[in-house]
Amino acid sequence: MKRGGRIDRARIIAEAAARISQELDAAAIMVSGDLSFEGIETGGIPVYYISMRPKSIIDHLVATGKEGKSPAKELSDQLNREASGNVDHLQHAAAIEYVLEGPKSGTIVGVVETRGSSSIIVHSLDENPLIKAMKECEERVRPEVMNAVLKIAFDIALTGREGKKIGAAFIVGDSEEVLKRSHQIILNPYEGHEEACRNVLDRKNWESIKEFAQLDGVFVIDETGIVHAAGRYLDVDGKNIEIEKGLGGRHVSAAAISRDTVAIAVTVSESGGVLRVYKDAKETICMESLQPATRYI
Ligand SMILES: Nc1ncnc2c1ncn2[C@@H]1O[C@H](COP(=O)(O)OP(=O)(O)OP(=O)(O)O)[C@@H](O)[C@H]1O
Repeated sequence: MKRGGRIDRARIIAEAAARISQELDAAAIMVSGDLSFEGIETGGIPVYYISMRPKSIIDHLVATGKEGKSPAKELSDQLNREASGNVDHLQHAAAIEYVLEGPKSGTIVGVVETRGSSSIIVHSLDENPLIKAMKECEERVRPEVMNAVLKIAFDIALTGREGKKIGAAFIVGDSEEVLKRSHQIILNPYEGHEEACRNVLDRKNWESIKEFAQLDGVFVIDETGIVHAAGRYLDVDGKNIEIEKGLGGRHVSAAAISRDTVAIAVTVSESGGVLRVYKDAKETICMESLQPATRYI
């Protein structure tokens, strides 16, 4: 197709993505970058605009390779890095939408635009490693509880509190054992309150949870979603815990309590707003806080 003598590349890409998604009966099209679907028939398949790929990853891609590499090898390495970065970005965005009422299963057709290139990616949500890890947590904690805690954690990671970044940790499930292995560092703000005011499944309680997230210590939540405590210090042995370098007491203790009990630990780091999930002492999820998608159709 030509427009003003120039091939309208963006439209060709969008039409191709729409065609592929219809032929595969995709659950959604997810677009990262500036690509319009106006006037393009998708057969009722929704189009989500996801956040752009973080610039740091793109910059990393264009870094030149080691000296002595042949130009062909250098180009193929760069393309591989770019492709895996795009897939990673789509997987992240799709997992966030999975938590936030987006498509739960099936195929996603992703279009990721970076500087000079456009990629169409066909992604299966059932094979998404982040979603798989979330489902594994749901074997121990009720799915709706896991979902509510992740939503609250994403919100804290993304917006902080009163413009200030904050960190937090939620220890979910096996609460009796978690309480045995911890103590209050401040008065427990949930002590003596009715269960209705302590349930994470009720959105009305989310504001106070986010408020208490500013306090030192962790939240202890049972598998049905009742918050038993906030401001709790975990008395755990952080030795032999292998977690990412640079992380401190919050993450070490979260990983350790997930080793000593069958609880799931969800953390938000104060420094980078990164959400992590620990299960059986291992980090099973690590996600940058991306802006939620906006749905176009
Ligand atoms: N054992 C623990 N139990 C509960 N909370 C803890 C524990 N250790 C540290 N914290 C909490 O974590 C906060 C941050 O500690 P630290 O900076 O060492 O952790 P971090 O893992 O680097 O977290 P962040 O990336 O959010 O800074 C402390 O102020 C404290 O509230």
